[in-house]
Amino acid sequence: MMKVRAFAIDIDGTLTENGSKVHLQSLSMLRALERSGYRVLFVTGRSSIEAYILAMFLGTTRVAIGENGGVITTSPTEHILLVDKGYSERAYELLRSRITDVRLKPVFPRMTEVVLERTFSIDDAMDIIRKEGLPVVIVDSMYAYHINHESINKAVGLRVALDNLGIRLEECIAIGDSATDIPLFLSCGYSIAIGNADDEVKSMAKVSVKGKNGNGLIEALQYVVDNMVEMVDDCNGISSSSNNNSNSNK
Ligand SMILES: O=C(O)COP(=O)(O)O
Ligand SMILES: [Mg+2]
Repeated sequence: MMKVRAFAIDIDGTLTENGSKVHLQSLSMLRALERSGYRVLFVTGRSSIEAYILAMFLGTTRVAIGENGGVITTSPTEHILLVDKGYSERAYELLRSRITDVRLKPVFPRMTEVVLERTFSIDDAMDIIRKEGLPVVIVDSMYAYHINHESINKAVGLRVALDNLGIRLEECIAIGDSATDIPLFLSCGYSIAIGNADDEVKSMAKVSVKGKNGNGLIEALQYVVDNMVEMVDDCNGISSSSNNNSNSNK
């Protein structure tokens, strides 16, 4: 029986209007979930320190997964780095020498990845990287391009974070808006795509909601509250009708 014990929440495009202000009403719902005994963890392409500070001020679980899963921060001085940054830096130097307008995005410092502006074709860049045999991928969060080691994604980082809490991925609900959240959708017990996600991202989640950004997060959390029993059955392959305006994708 799936027991919901944790929520993995994306930040940009889910909790924010992509790169700016957070949606206050959804913050209070997340705080209420944490107070009800659920673990609320932020899983983001931003630095793990930004996610940690958000959790600290919000009062949610102070285990923050940043850099698309490359770093897990558990205190101001404790950071678990899952990979070395070297390959991403080599890939950045290679791309800069081969493609015009490859630019660093001015973001908080990164320990395992390189973050770029969305100013070139990822396909062209990946052709160059593959020919060079570098073990990295370029992923698009709709907010920035990330050069991550190929072994890294948000689910890899979340698994390490949840292990520390004695929680399994199957006991976690993922909510997100972009391609970088797809590994979470495929690994967690349940998954909800926000309305501003593209169709491919929505198709990889169990359900998608109509609301966009913070309003979509509210709708997703309300869906969970309204359908927890059905969700649990659904996760165990028991068919169930869902009584809401979300679109079931599975
Ligand atoms: O930093 C980014 O690229 C966006 O981060 P997100 O994973 O929270 O949407
Ligand atoms: Mg996002």
